[in-house]
Amino acid sequence: MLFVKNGMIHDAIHPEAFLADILAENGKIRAIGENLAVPDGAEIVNAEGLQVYPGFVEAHGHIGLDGYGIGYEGMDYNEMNDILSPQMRGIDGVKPLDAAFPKAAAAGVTCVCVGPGSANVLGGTFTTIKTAGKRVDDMVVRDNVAMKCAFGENPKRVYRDKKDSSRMTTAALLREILFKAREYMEKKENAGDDISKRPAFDIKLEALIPVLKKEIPLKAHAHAAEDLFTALRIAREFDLKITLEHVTEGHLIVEELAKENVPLAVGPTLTSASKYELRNKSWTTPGLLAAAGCQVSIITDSPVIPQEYLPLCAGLAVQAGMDPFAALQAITINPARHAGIADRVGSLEAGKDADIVITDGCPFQVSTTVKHVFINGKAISPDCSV
Ligand SMILES: O=C1C[C@@H](C(=O)O)NC(=O)N1
Repeated sequence: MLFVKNGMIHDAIHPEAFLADILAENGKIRAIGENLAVPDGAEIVNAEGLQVYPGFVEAHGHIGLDGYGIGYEGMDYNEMNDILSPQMRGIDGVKPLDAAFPKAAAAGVTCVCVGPGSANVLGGTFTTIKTAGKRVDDMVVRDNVAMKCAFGENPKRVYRDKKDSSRMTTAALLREILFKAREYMEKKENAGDDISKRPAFDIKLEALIPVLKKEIPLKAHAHAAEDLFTALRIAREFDLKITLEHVTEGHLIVEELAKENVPLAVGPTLTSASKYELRNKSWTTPGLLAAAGCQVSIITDSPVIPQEYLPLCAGLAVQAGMDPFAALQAITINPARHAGIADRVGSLEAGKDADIVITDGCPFQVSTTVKHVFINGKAISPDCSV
């Protein structure tokens, strides 16, 4: 049992912080309130004068699929030979012992949604994992939470001499496989128990059934305004759920995105504009979209920005005008909602996982020190060498 005593609670649900205790048992938050009774044998953490947050959550990254300080041998986030690879699963690329995980956890980033990169038009599924553990299966919060697809420069660049030399091609390839998957799904359903009528098993089309059934969203990589609109157009054509990832030109099309009511993961902004589609990168983007009523998450796209700088990115968005509470939500409850795991993480509420970060100040400021991090109620040492 864990008892966090008398901390200033920022639960990511209520804009105002409040003084309270937190009781956690078996990895879950049991109660949050004033003057809770301390159960016998509980590990007591005195949080007086300290700030208490839910563990920070990344909505979109590749930590663990890209080996820290390794080159090709550690690169496991992009299949580069097959532009339509929906059958890939991010979980199979994760290296839990990678050195990036303890750094992330020590900084308070306790849960990440990770998966394939953007080389392919369809890249495979994302998984959600905690940032501590030895075996990925034990770190999973929920697997196969979204299907990665990519628009814009990346697939066009990677496959330029092979399969994809224009934005039209990207869209056409995606439409073609979605049509095939829909036909495959309908045939399979119509066949019922009659095996002779079932279509021959196709692992790619099979992987797209949860997308067509709206069980998981298309996780659509798009930076430029026109690519964001193409993603939305195709999602509408096939009646799919969609989340928009990167949204670099979001501040140029705020009113349009606000009408769409789709989750937005904005970033990585703490990098230079290394390619044409990033030229309008701005720290104002998350704040403007949040102020217009969009559900905004801020992302590092780790390792593009090291995972531990997620709170710093929120701070830079605040410096550019984002409301501080919206920025806190953008690295806690909103990414949890974005990834479909808000029943488990993203806020301090009874019944949720005991992922708790205790600091001596606002986590957006570089002078702030993370004092304690708990994942599933277990202490993570703030020492990166663990
Ligand atoms: O800003 C970004 C996003 C990402 C991409 O390629 O889209 N990769 C990068 O290196 N920088």
